Amino acid sequence: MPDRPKTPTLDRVASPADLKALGDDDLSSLADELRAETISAVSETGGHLGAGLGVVELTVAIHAVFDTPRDKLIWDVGHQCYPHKILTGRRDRIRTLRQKDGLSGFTKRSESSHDPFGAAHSSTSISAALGFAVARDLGAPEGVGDAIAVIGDGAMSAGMAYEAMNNAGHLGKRLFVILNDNEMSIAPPTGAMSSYLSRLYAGAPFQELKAAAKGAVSFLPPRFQEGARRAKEMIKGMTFGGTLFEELGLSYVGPIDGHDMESLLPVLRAVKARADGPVLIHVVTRKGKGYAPAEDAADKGHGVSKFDVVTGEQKKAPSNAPSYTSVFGGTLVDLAARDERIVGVTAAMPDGTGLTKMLERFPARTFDVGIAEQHGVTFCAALAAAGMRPFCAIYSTFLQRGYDQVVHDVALQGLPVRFPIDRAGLVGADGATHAGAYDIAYLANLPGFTVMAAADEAELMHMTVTAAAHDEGPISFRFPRGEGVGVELPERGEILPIGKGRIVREGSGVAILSLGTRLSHAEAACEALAARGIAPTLADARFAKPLDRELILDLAARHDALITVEEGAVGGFGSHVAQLLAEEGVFDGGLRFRMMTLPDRIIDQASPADMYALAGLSADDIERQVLDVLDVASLRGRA
Ligand SMILES: Cc1ncc(C[n+]2csc(CCOP(=O)(O)OP(=O)(O)O)c2C)c(N)n1
Ligand SMILES: CC(=O)[C@@H](O)[C@H](O)COP(=O)(O)O
Ligand SMILES: [Mg+2]
Repeated sequence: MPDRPKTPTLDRVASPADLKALGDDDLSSLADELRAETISAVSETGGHLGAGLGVVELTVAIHAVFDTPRDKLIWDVGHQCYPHKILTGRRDRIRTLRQKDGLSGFTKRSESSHDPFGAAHSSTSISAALGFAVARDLGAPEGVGDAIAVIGDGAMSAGMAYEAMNNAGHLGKRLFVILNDNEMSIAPPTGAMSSYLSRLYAGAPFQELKAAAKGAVSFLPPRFQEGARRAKEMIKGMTFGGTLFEELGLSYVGPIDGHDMESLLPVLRAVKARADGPVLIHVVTRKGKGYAPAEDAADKGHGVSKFDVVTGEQKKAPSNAPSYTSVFGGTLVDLAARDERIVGVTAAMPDGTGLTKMLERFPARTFDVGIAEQHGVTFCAALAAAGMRPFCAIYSTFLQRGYDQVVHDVALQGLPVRFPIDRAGLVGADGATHAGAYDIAYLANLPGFTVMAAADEAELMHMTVTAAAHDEGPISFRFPRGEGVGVELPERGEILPIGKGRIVREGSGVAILSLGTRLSHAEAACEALAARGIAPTLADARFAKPLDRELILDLAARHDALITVEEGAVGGFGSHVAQLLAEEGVFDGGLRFRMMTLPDRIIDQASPADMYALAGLSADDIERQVLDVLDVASLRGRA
């Protein structure tokens, strides 16, 4: 077992209540130990390191001043919550983070009463905190104390945060919003709001003057008040505009050094003692703080694999094939080099979506809009309306945030926005909140949408090229997280005929119609079945919409049984095939039909292979399904 850090103070903390007995000096020591424990744990599990390291002091200070679980502490996104988990009774399981049957990498209601509201998608914290504050004032039966949202500068770019502040400023309820400003999102943040926060940050003395001018001195701890009063004298006669937050009706306190316990503790104590409305406390931190390999990394250690604590070297499994993301990114750059109408759009995830190459090569045609999926989709819709060829690159799970825009701005207007949908299917350690489970269902029901799913990385190249050429309406293509299957890649992708699938292997008796990357698992099932003398026909549908009617009806006519397989929720591809078969009266002729989809339940984090096994979509499950539908009772037990 690797050396564990010495943590005498932390060892005395079983729950936040134990912090109340510690003096301020002990709290500083506790923060140091908590940082060491976090680094040690994440070195064994991998995960979101940098964000948690940046809020270690803040976590200690909040738990020392407030009183969870009665006070409701809501971490935006939740990727910075590992120190919070360690302090709230989960230290004994912290080395199970993000693993099967282990702790979630995000806050989760079912895990602890200290996680009053689950998260993982960003920018929900202020809305949730306001909900708790209003419930408290309405006499909520659960007994609610204060509500505290901790939101990052990256998350502060999303519309939802402003919707919440708009409402909070209007209602005037006592509420604490802690803006954790580390001048980082996953990538360096973009946008005017980020520049605005930087100006507040750069103008720290100015803020002190302004706080004085606006009478906010009372929020400052006594040792700051004197300076602020002096400042007030100095600025008599000068006019200052309020911060944006003040204009929205929140008192503004800050900026404060978020690693200085001597600043954090008195400020939090003061606001807790005196606030009678919504207060925004602007805290300045460093992502990755206190661990040089994270601080020095371009992404500040946002997401790491297991690593060596001493060297910081991450342990990455050797790769056997290029990732889907890189194949998409490379193909897009090739296309953009030949077509000036191609534009790339990402919502704060240039690396994750493969747009970094495009950003480097064609910066004028690549846009990181920040965490703003709704805006990103509508922005692309207008680009398309003006004759450009936008690729709106958003993970399956985050595109959910922009769904009304997909329907209202894209689909109803029939605009040719291209949606490369990465992280389709089950993603592993990030768990249920990040599962790309729903996109087939939520896109294939939209009139005029073309919906594709790549079976391998060569198919992904073809689909990227097909999407670029498709000006007739919106088009999407999905592909999973991680490596491709290792097929040979063509020099260039080909334009696929819209709505046409392909037969992968001819057989008889039963046909498997696969959509997406379950194809290789279906092939493995066919190999196993061959040993039993069963030879299914295997087809790759390529399109969930429009369906290849000819192919499907032909498979149905030539086989006793048809099985669809997809890495998506109930109500997706299989349902569309069922509808076609029902409409064509195929079931009347006695076709045996089965749909293999994700089950209608939440699947928690594990390795993708384990998650698919739990979902009943492994190669073994496909083999079993074939035996079952053929009613090969004697063979079924052996599958
Ligand atoms: C709606 C949504 N879009 C994108 C993401 C992916 N994401 C997770 S954390 C993050 C950056 C958040 O930056 P910030 O709030 O400043 O937190 P920091 O990591 O800097 O502490 C992004 C883009 C997400 N979780 N939710
Ligand atoms: C917290 C969050 O939403 C992201 O950091 C996400 O975990 C990234 O996922 P990938 O690692 O699949 O890009
Ligand atoms: Mg940040």
